[in-house]
Amino acid sequence: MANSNRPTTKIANVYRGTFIHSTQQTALQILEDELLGVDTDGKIAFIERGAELDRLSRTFGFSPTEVTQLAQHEFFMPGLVDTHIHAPQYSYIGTALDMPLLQWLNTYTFPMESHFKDLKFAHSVYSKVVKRTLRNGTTTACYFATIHTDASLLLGQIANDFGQRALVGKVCMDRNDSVKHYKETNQESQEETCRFIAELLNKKYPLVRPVVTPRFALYCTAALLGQLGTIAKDNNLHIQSHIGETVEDIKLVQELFPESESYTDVYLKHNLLTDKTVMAHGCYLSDEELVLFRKTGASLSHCPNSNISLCSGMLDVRNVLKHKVKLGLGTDVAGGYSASMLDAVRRTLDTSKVLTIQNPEYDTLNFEEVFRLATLGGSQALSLDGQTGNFEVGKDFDALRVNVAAPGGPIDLVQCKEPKILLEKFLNLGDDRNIVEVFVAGRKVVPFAEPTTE
Ligand SMILES: Nc1nc2[nH]cnc2c(=O)[nH]1
Ligand SMILES: [Zn+2]
Repeated sequence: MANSNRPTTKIANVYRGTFIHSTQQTALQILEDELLGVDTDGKIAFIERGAELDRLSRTFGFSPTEVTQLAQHEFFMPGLVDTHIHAPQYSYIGTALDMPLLQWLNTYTFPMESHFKDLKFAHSVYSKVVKRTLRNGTTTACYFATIHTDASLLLGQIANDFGQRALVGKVCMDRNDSVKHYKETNQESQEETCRFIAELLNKKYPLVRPVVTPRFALYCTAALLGQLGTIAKDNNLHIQSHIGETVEDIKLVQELFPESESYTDVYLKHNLLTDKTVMAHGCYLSDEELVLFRKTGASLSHCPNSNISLCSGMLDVRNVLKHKVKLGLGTDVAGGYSASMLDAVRRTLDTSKVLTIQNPEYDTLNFEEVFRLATLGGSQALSLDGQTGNFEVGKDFDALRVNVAAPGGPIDLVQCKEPKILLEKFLNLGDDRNIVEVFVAGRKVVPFAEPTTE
């Protein structure tokens, strides 16, 4: 795909070594002794065999001495895509996992989220979550914020400042009577959503976009759902929400929307199911509902840690893939107790194995497939696969430089050197100590550039 006569392409960096990524055709493509060039716009200019160094250096006008060579136990992989994370809930991550969803929301989540009216508090928590996720290799995050517009704008600013690619949603909910100080009227929700979108777009952050965010059907009136569908359509925006997470919320949604045939039908009727929609969970979707997802191009975010931690359910990923529904992985902090997408990979494999224990005929997911879900799959689920997700010429260079044998790290290598084994070990055993550098759109964002006060 590289155009070798591209005189205007200026190369900023060239890397040589092992590159591991997924494509539409193959879950795992391993390229050894490969050369990847990043242009001054942060895009991948070429990815070719190492033996082509001389020709590439002449064509693209760089010196072979400027090439960065990876070490023996290092490889590049695409950045991880977290398709569903609640930034404010980072404040109580790792705690409060002792009750089912609706009780959990009322007891812990809403009282905590109500504090994000305080911008100082919001700044402190949002800086921490952006830094923590970046350090753990999340180059793209799809965030829920809270109902507070200014704090949600602040989250966008912080993601931009640290260089994370982000979709940011001001949460909308006009049907929540459980918490005194954490609700909005229909008019507020609509007006503040419009203000949030206008102000965020006005900032012209290159990697941060607003996402229309009805919390879920249970906490929104039909009027608000319809209005948000219109706002998303008029502005061609992403949409995110929750669907079919627990048996209990499905039952209540059925009671609230008796004219709808299913939970999916509620969103469909309000123009909230588009090819830029990502819905979290979907543990209990019927095959008919999956067909609606497929037809509209809407996607699912699989959040296995949360599904287990809140005893919500288990998504049959194989069935979702069989229906050709776009699928990514999410941490769903703080229903999920880890902000790391490596944990989402492991919990996805665990859940698939539990389904296999229940039914030995089950077609268990393998680590290669889950690697694809965490990278390319996530970018497809967020309709960002034109920009990110794998190492294709023309896409942004969103990448992790992984050193499986990082000194002081969690992995002891005994004898294996094969890249596929190195990847498997990293996915199962690795952590941020193995992620030595993180790049988003060609910019090195980890280690952090500026000293911070956090
Ligand atoms: N897991 C989870 N499910 C939800 N459904 C509505 N809000 C939430 C939330 O914050 N977390
Ligand atoms: Zn969620």
